[in-house]
Amino acid sequence: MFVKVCGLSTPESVQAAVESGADAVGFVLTKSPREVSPDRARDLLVHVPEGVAAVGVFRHETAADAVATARAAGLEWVQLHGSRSLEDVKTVHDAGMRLIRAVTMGAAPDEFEAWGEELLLIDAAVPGSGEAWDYSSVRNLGLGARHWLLAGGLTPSNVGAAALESEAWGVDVSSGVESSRGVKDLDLVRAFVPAAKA
Ligand SMILES: O=C(O)c1ccccc1NCC(=O)[C@H](O)[C@H](O)COP(=O)(O)O
Repeated sequence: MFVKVCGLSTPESVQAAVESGADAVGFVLTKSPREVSPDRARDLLVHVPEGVAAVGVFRHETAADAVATARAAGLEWVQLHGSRSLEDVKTVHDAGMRLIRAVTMGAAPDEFEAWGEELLLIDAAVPGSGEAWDYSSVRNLGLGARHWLLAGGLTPSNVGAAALESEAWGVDVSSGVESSRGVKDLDLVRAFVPAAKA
């Protein structure tokens, strides 16, 4: 089970995630209570060991702007929310970066097709909102062996059942490991990762 912990903004939260066995950490580089500057993300990167993916998260930015900002932060992965195109995938790959393409369950059927992204993320309607949804509905999409992440409203308590009912390849969390919006609870981070992997 691949586990990404998103919306990290302090060295302590990054350390808690990686020491718990997270496979990826996310830095929100777009408007959000969790937003960090590219300089801050670069500083936090020091705490991310080789083998753990460090991801810059974007919403309304163009792919070209996201790539430029991620590069300024020293990140090799870009996560793009919002309406996207095959051209966006090409823009990220031409820059030598890897892509998490985020969609919601309400997306058009063709958006669930493989567009060449490294990971597809299936999220709640509003990213980072902590809203749970009907995770079992993903099974109707027939994703098969695709590499995809389940997100939206996951917590240490529900991640096991959510992963099973959706047959998720991986999971992504932010709100469910916070004490208040934008403030990570280190104990919840440490509880989430093993709960997901179990
Ligand atoms: O976290 C945000 O505020 C955010 C803002 C804009 C685009 C994406 C954002 N976050 C993405 C994530 O943190 C995760 O991919 C996922 O949506 C987490 O959902 P949840 O666990 O429900 O907070």
